[in-house]
This record gives sequence, C-alpha cells and structure tokens, in this order.
Amino acid sequence: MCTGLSHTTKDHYFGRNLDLEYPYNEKVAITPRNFPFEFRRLPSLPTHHAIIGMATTADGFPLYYDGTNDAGLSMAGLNFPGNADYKPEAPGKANVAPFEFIPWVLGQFDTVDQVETALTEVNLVDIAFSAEFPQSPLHWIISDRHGSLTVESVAAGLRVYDNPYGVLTNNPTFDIQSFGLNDYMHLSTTPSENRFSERLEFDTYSRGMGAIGLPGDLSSSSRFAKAVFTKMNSVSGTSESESLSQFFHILGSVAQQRGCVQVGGDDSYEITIYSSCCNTDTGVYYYTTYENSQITGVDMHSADLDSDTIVDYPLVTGQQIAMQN
Ligand SMILES: C[C@H](CCC(=O)NCCS(=O)(=O)O)[C@H]1CC[C@H]2[C@@H]3CC[C@@H]4C[C@H](O)CC[C@]4(C)[C@H]3C[C@H](O)[C@]12C
Repeated sequence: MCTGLSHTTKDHYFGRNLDLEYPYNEKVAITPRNFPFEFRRLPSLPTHHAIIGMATTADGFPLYYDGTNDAGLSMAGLNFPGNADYKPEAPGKANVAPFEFIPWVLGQFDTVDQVETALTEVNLVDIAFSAEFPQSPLHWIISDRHGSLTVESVAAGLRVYDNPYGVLTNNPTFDIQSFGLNDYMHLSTTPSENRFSERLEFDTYSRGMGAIGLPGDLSSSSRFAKAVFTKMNSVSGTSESESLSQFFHILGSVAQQRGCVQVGGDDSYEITIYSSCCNTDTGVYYYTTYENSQITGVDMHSADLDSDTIVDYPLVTGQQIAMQN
C-alpha cells in the first residue's frame, strides 16, 4: 500500500509513501533531457523534459515509481491489485505500456490540463517490462500546483477523475474512495459539542475529540480518509523548512510501522520503505527512509540536464544521529 500527496504552501510539493515488505533497489534517478526514451508501441522521445524521482533502472530504462519534471508536473504509481486491467493494443490510440506511463507523461507535458487532454487518446496496453519485472497493477496520481488527476485502467476502460484532495492510496476504485468520505463529514478539528442528546451531559475531556471516528488503521480506505482529513486541515508556514516538515508529517499520519501489517509469511511485514517530497518549483527531491529519519535531498539542477545519461543516487538508509554532547 502506498499514499501519494500533492500540497501547496508557497511552492508546490509532491511525494508519496512507498509501503512494501521489501525494497526493489530503488534510487533517486535524474533523467536528463537528451536521454533517448524508447517506447514499445510509440515513437521515441529523443528530447523531452528532465525528470527526477524514485526509480529502479533496468536495462538502461528508468522504471519510475514517482517523479517530477522540470516544468513542475508530477506523477506517482500506486498499487491497485484486482482492479487494474490493461488492454490489448488498440489501433489509432497512444498505446502506452504501464511502465512507460510516467516517462511518457512527464517527458512531454507541463500541466495537468495538457495531460487530461492527451489521456483521451491513451490506451494502457498490457505489455510487461520483462520477465524479471512483470506487470504491476497500478493506478496513478498526476499533479501540478493547480490540481490533480487520478488515472485508472479498469475492466470498463480508462477512467480519469479530477482529484480535488491531492491524495491517492490504493483500492478500491477512486469513485468509491471518494464516496467513502461522506461517512466522515461530521469530523471536525474543533472541540466536539453535544449533539447526542439534550437530556444528557458530556465532558469534553480531551483535545482532538472532534475527529473521533477518523480511522487509524492502515487499510487503504482508512489511510485515504486519514490523509485527506490531515491534508485538507493542514496549516503550514511557507518557508522550505516549514513546508517540508508539514509534508512529511502529513505522510507520517499514514505511515506503516513494522509489525502492524503482516503480509505473506509469519515474519514479513509491510513498512514505509521511503517517504518522498519533491519541491516541484525548485526540482529538489527530498526523502526519508524507514531507518533514516533525516531528510536527504537531491537537486535536479545540480545535474547536467542537457546530457543523455541517467544519474542515480543510492538511498542513504541508516540513521544519521546528531549527537549533542
Ligand atoms: C509495489 C509498489 C507499490 C507498493 C504497494 O502498494 N505495495 C502494497 C502491496 S499490497 O497491495 O498491499 O499487497 C509499486 C509502486 C511502483 C511500482 C514499480 C513501478 C515501475 C515498474 C513497473 C513494472 O511494471 C514492474 C516493476 C516496477 C519497478 C514497479 C514495481 C512495483 O510494482 C512498484 C514499486
């Protein structure tokens, strides 16, 4: 499970939690403008926007999990098991393989509006990257500072939703996730009041009681409600430090601690492998990992963005403890 997030203070920020029981050898990868993107069923892109994000590079191709381009457009893929349904090749359509989707979108477009128009021609074609990297059931959040989209290729076809929350988790489909929020409309950040019965007296014995009922478990629909509530009510200063702190705190509200979500065998647990936050205005990609709470940053503009060679940075994964004495 994962959570994707778009948030604006003064600058715009985009990132995600990647929740999984094992890492995929992901690195922060910068794809410069002249790295030739070859696609399976589409014309290649010899030049394109530069991209920074988290990726596994395989056979020279950056398999992005999430990324941001030099125009400030961002996109992340999140698990969507049982619902993702990729299609046979469709003549006359832009047949994009799922693993190509992030490079294809971030390579070409500047804004969510442009992507929305282009998506009317897209067919997510069922072509896997390789035997080693088989098809992943994903859906996507695409964001700029003005808004977000959710894209889902399901049995009925390609569904594109406006995403007014700037939040995406996993199953069920986005329309159902959105509908589920109706159940929480009574939640409040203000102290609770007695609407239960005028004939009874209650004690507001704790702060925060206005949001009792906000789910705290780690299922994807619960993380969706929790992350939307936290983000929509988020108050942040506009400096880089305050914005980053707030962003990581929102992601922290739905992070997974080892031991709480058992998967497969007895000692396999889902954890938040990394949390990321890219300042889409400056092109700096920040991240923390499960065992490294210190924020590490990679600046896209420190790389030669006109080159043709991907640069990647292995994650700094151990705790960086600042001893004070
Ligand atoms: C597993 C992750 C989602 C985390 C998650 O939600 N875990 C809960 C599992 S559970 O649902 O709760 O049981 C997703 C998110 C992005 C994905 C990569 C995208 C690029 C590439 C696409 C290729 O086609 C296959 C390999 C590839 C490297 C992908 C591997 C994997 O699929 C990644 C890491």
